[in-house]
Amino acid sequence: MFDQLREDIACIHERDPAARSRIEILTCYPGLHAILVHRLAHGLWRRGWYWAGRFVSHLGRLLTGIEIHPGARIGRRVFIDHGFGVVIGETAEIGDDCTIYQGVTLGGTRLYKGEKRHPTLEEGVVVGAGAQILGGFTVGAHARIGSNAVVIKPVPAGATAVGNPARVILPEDHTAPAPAAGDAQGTAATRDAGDGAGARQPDATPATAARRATPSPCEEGAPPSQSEWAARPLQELLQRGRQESASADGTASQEDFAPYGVSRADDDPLVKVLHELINHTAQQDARIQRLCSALEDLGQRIENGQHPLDAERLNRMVE
Ligand SMILES: CC(=O)SCCNC(=O)CCNC(=O)[C@H](O)C(C)(C)COP(=O)(O)OP(=O)(O)OC[C@H]1O[C@@H](n2cnc3c(N)ncnc32)[C@H](O)[C@@H]1OP(=O)(O)O
Ligand SMILES: N[C@@H](CO)C(=O)O
Repeated sequence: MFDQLREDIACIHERDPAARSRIEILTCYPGLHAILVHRLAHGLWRRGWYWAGRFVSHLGRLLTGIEIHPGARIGRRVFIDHGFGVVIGETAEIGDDCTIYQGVTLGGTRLYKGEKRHPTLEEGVVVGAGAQILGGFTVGAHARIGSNAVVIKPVPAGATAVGNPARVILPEDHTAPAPAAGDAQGTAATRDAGDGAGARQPDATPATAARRATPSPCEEGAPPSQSEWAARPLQELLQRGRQESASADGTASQEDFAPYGVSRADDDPLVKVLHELINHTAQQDARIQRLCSALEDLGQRIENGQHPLDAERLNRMVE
């Protein structure tokens, strides 16, 4: 228990430039107090003492202004900075080494009992002040959620999500295999504060969330790969989102209750049409480029002053 407290204090020291001493952290950090109270509340909850768990959690909220449902699963070295107004729902899971600022909600958009309604954060996720992450999907390891973002779809590992509704900015090496959603949930689930299994290596470095440099479609070898390059990441993202929605639902045929006007059942048809048009146009671009190259090989000179379509940028804009 004391080892865990020591690492809680050490991680705050590491991540908060404003922290000056251990005693200050121990006595003046509501985020630390909230985590300690949650461990007690969650222990009671897991033993089936639901009212007692709920009551302890309620006292924690009075003390800290941070509301964590006793059923939520929180990993090790999770730092809630400032914390006032943070709300963490019953089925939320937070992996090791996550950082959460004030005013964050890990919430739901549906009211079905017994299903996973709240998000899973994989390890090392940073959630900016005021961000709302709503739904039973996964935010991949080391993703960063901008302050005041409203996130309603899965975020891939290492990506940054900003805005309302949040747009996803993919990391540079977005082809690296991201942890599967199922793994993520399973892993986070075993990372209870109580057992601490699956702890991240202390020296693991967070993935950089540098944006993908947009390769020019005029680069060598671009024509055959351009449309794939433009379409694949997005399709994977959409596909993953749909799969997660379906598995989180378990009741795909049930009509979604959408208190915020947000349905997870499917993507906006207009957005789908726009993606198809953009990807189709990118494919046409690539074919025309190949035709031009073939004609040039035959000795025809083709004037081409037109910039090729930047499909990835357009696809991101409509998301
Ligand atoms: C008292 C206290 O200090 S409490 C602490 C409060 N601090 C926080 O909550 C920090 C939260 N961090 C953020 O919001 C950061 O801006 C991050 C994590 C999103 C930055 O992530 P990065 O990957 O470095 O993104 P970067 O700064 O390069 O910006 C990427 C794009 O997102 C935009 N952006 C960044 N933050 C936000 C935001 N919060 N909302 C909307 N757009 C944003 C940028 O303008 C940029 O847009 P562009 O691509 O159109 O130019
Ligand atoms: N505690 C962090 C954010 O407010 C800092 O001082 O920078």
